[in-house]
Amino acid sequence: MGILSEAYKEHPVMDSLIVPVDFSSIKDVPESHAWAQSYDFKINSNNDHKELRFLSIPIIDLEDPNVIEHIFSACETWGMFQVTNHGISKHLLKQVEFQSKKLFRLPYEQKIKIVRSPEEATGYGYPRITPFFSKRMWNEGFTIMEKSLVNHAKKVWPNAFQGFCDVMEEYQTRMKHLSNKLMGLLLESLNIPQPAIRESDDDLCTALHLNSYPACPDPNRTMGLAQHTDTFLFTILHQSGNANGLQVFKDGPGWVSVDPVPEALVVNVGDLLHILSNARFPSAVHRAVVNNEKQRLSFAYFYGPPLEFQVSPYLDYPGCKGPVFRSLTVKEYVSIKSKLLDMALPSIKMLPDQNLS
Ligand SMILES: O=C(O)CCC(=O)C(=O)O
Ligand SMILES: [Fe+2]
Repeated sequence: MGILSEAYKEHPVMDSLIVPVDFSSIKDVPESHAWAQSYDFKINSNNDHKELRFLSIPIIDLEDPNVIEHIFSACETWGMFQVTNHGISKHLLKQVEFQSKKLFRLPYEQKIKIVRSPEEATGYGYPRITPFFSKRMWNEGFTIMEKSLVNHAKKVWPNAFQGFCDVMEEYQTRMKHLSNKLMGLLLESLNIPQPAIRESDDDLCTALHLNSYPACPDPNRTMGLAQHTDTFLFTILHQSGNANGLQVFKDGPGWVSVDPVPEALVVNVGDLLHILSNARFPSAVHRAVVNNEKQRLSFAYFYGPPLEFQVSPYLDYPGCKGPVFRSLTVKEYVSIKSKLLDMALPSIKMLPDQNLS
């Protein structure tokens, strides 16, 4: 069985696109981080449609008797929703926040020791999508996959790595458990008989990515995380510290803010679920903007089937007009996405002229 980090080895990234600047020493936004003024930073609260001002993604109680219908409707309309009653304790969320702050607060020289190497997917650095944009993002992150955690933690805390590792391990275990449950609900909502998406929990492609968006002297000229869709089936995101930043794009209103709701986690549809649902669920286009007051942290848990799993559009539903995408393995899709980013989905479309929106 292949492991996810192997799939990224084929796409090495230049050092300069990985190693972040020392954000703690920057007083003004440098040219390298100044996005064009024409770049669209607006969200719907700025536009004329007053009725759209309070538009927000659905909040779904996982214990609601109609949870399946709610999930279907939210995924079909937004590709994104927030969940409550998800079973992840407030205490654990606080610990993840505490440990992440500890990591990003380390002196620059320490963080540089655990920088992602060009052909690796784990470690410290700029977002993985950096090579696709001419400007750098106002973001430093840390990706954890498989066994990378302990090696990295030992480099920065040789005698005190355990606390960080224990919390991140526990979080990943809980996230996997919640993801398995959500996967069942998502498949049920699409009437897909539970396919053998996994043989064991170890085969699944999962990753935990910690994002830190330092307070920025000029947030209107910088981008925290540029627009993208997530690659795998879905992502569970925790936004910490009550700082807004996440936005989702919806045809019509445009960028809609996804404000943190206490106790709720954000779930967004990724590319593989978009393919599996035969484009009935949009892969949510989202981004993160920054603010000038305080650091914002977010924790994204990506969940996907094993690398060799064949992802095929599910066609057994009323009104189906045939497959929108060709079938492919997770490994092949990860490779295409690493090369093409937002052109990855169009490149595997069966009917190039079909309008999916
Ligand atoms: O920070 C956020 O709110 C978004 C993070 C995200 O989209 C990602 O890590 O893929
Ligand atoms: Fe994302």
